Amino acid sequence: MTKTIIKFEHVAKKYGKNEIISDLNFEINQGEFVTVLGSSGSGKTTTLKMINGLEKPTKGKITINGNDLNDTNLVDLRRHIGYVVQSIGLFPHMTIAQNIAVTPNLLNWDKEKINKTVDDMLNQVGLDPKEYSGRYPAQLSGGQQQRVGVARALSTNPPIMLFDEPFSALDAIIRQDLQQEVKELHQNLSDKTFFFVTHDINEALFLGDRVMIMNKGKIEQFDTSEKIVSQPATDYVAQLLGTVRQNRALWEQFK
Ligand SMILES: Nc1ncnc2c1ncn2[C@@H]1O[C@H](COP(=O)(O)OP(=O)(O)OP(=O)(O)O)[C@@H](O)[C@H]1O
Repeated sequence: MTKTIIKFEHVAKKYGKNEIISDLNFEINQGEFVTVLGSSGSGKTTTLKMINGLEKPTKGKITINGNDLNDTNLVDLRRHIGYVVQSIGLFPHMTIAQNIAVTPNLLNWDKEKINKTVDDMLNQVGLDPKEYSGRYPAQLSGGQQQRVGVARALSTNPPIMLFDEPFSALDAIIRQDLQQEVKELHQNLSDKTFFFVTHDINEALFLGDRVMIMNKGKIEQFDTSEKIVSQPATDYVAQLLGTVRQNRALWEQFK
């Protein structure tokens, strides 16, 4: 049976007098991989931050796992929502193991459980614990640091994972590897809900069970990649898809 895990009802958000989002409505099911695509400034990050309470809506209701965010302790909430950002945010003076153990330590887990979790999480993201646990972030490549960021976000086994353009600073090949791995990770953790913001249309279409396309604070279309490509709902979506076709035409010229 499908269960709604994230629900936005008539959500509005203003920064000062500037209304970024006027009436946002959507539902996400437990276990879905949702990607969010849209132009710069369309409100993707703001939407993501309203899920973990880093931003508060000006109006409307957000329900996470059946709980109204207004009645939820935000510190508790964030412990149940993993968060991976582009800038990674690893603590430079802590080892990789210590970085992954930050939240488990805050939760006073015993040492043995923490050590096992660190090893498990590193294995999950394809880094050998023997080799990487004792290193510092500066001793890792950008792609490896981003894997550690994912491992850290997974450490408390949160039901929801938020990703805010996690791979956009990485080169194309590493990025493709990580896309594949994150897709497999989601498949292996089948009950976890992923909400993944990206600028990259190919990334969005490849990863998402459903893709949310935003423009100027509104959802233009929220559907499977197949439906979006075959039946773009608005001119904006058609225009976005047009950019991919243009790229394809460019490639053809060089053949
Ligand atoms: N803390 C803030 N204070 C004031 N305005 C903000 C704040 N955060 C975001 N904004 C504005 O809100 C709008 C939406 O920003 P948001 O970061 O949600 O968009 P986005 O779709 O994620 O953009 P990008 O793809 O460029 O990251 C932008 O016009 C931005 O300037």
